[in-house]
Amino acid sequence: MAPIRPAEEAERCPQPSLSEEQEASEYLVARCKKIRTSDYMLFSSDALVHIASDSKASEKYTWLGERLRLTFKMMRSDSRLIRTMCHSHGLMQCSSKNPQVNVIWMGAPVKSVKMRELMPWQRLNQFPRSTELTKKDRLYENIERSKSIFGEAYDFIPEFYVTPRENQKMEIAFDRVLKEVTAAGGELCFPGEFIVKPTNSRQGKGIFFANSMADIPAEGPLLVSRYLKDPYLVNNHKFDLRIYVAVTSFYPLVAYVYSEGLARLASRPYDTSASSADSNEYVHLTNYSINKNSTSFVRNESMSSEDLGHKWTLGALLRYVENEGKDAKLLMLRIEDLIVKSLLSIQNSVATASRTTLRFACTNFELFGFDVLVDQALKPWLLEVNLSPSLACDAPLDSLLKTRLIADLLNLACVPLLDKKIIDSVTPALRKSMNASQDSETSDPDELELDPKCAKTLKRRPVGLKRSVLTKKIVSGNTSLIPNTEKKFDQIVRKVELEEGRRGDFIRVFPRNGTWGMYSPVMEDLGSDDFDERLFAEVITKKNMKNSSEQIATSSSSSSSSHSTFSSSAFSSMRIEEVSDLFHDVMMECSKYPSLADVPIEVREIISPWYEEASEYTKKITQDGETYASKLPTIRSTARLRTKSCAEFYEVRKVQMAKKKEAEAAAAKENEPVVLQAVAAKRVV
Ligand SMILES: Nc1ncnc2c1ncn2[C@@H]1O[C@H](COP(=O)(O)OP(=O)(O)OP(=O)(O)O)[C@@H](O)[C@H]1O
Repeated sequence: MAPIRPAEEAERCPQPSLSEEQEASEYLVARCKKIRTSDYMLFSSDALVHIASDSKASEKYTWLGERLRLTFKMMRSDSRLIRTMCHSHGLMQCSSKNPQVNVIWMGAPVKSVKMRELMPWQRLNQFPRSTELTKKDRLYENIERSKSIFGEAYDFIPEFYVTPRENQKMEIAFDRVLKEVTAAGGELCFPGEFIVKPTNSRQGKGIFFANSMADIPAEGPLLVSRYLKDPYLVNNHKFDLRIYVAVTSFYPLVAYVYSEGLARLASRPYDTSASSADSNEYVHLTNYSINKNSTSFVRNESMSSEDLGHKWTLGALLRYVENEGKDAKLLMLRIEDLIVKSLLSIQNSVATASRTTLRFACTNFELFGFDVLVDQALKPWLLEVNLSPSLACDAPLDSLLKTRLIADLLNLACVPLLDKKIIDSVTPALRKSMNASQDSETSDPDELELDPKCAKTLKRRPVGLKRSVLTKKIVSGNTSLIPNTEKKFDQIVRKVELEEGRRGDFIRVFPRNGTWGMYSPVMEDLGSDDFDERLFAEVITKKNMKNSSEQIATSSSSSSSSHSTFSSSAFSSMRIEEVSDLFHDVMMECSKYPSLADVPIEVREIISPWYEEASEYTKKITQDGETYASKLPTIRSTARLRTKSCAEFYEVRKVQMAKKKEAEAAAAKENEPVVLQAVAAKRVV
């Protein structure tokens, strides 16, 4: 069944009439009834259409958040999109110090002590230790580690070294490359055989090229990686892909890829022979933040053309690839594969940290921005993974895509609908329980009980949310407040099932039909819990069994078999481990298997449903005849709900920002324009 988009869900309720008050109140009653059947907030990009005008229409999105007094806070982030989305759904922004908040949006790594304080109804956009993925050197080292354990299945990052600790190895690599190139009668690549990046920089800052140790400065750490000099070109321009990935659980792993993404093109044609040094950055780096400064950069101001200028949609790029006679959907399966493997490479670290850090299941979710470079054989290479990828809406297509992305992401996060009164009354008891369980590590957390006073308060049910999961649990009395590992697992299973109807344009890539068989041989053993295997059994196998028994019941003549099992005749002569080996070979060897037709039948049978689903990536993101808002709305002041302390903070901040801008403008006048230099001139920025 196709997932219900929140907008559709909202549309099922009667529309409020602007003229007749009675009709409006009937609408609210109907909406109220509808919402009570759900325990979680529904976010919709449509809400943003109405928030700018003082119209009644926006009430249908804001009234519930306002009535329950839901709140959000933003820390080390000032994303206008997140603020607009939350305000459009009636959430009030509170100060960064407020602990009683529903949604926390962090733009930088969160300390584990903060995560320990998370309450079951709170949602935080980060997992502990996910920086293992988002710090460049850690990402590369983690994948390299998996490669050393599981072999070529993890061959999707360029050869790399981290300075200064791998200087010796790097010197040998420089010599080796020089010998290889001269033996082949060629010349070292322009602008360099290696690309060098500070491990914690962003937006292309500090990048330069190197051909020998003499080009590497002593200070570090720097990530020196092999420059992929044969990129797939679009109209003779290099590009990279920004793929959005949501993770709602690391152990068991539950990962989604957004079907809409971006392709960022270099603003000058690709050329490795020689070129004027001052254009290098616009030829070899595809960062939007760099190329937007190029005189050749063309901004896409149109909503109807997805392939105009130097920032395209992912779908437009894939359609271009298809028009060139290549298998774009197989490319996307390979990208999904490298995403799953990157997440698996840090699963152990995150799971270990989560065990001691996260008291409740389902409180965390995370959005990653995967940057992928595609080479001429159509092999995707992972360049880096971004923590809190840019949500700036600089172009009409940007704002359309990112607004939907954030609405769908927050729906996956499942923000509980819980009145502030309930939260306020439960919190002290829950905190007491959490502290108690922390003090006595050996005691069984299941023994902890809620203060009877609290249960009594809850029984009054201030807004009648009697189906709220949390309320139900606490009111029922003798239940645990801090779930043990098994209970957490059950909650995750239920949430994954719930996510299926709330995923919008996200495609679940793990777990899905066939993933356990294909990936378990390249996954680390995380202990006797076997959560990944058990989740697969709960969410995939059981569903398949149900579907096949329904199929048998409805059509006795049906002979089709499930893709998740290996009962097909094609597998009769092959063991599952052999099919898995073949699968990873197919994922890595792009020249050997350029299209689905070249993929051996054993693997094809498994990936065919994934391949069909990959059609979602190639679709246009707008529909002909429909109109869309081309930029983020300015929220009307009455809807910009902020707590007093938060409003004061913003006043101070406004003054600080104005001062900072003035200082920057003065500094910019003094500085020379910065350009990327080739190897000879070395440093950038
Ligand atoms: N190994 C490589 N081979 C070829 N090109 C590369 C390689 N590594 C990086 N690039 C190019 O350099 C650009 C910047 O690299 P990268 O994304 O790793 O840096 P960044 O500064 O972290 O960028 P951002 O955070 O804005 O995504 C890439 O978009 C890509 O075009």
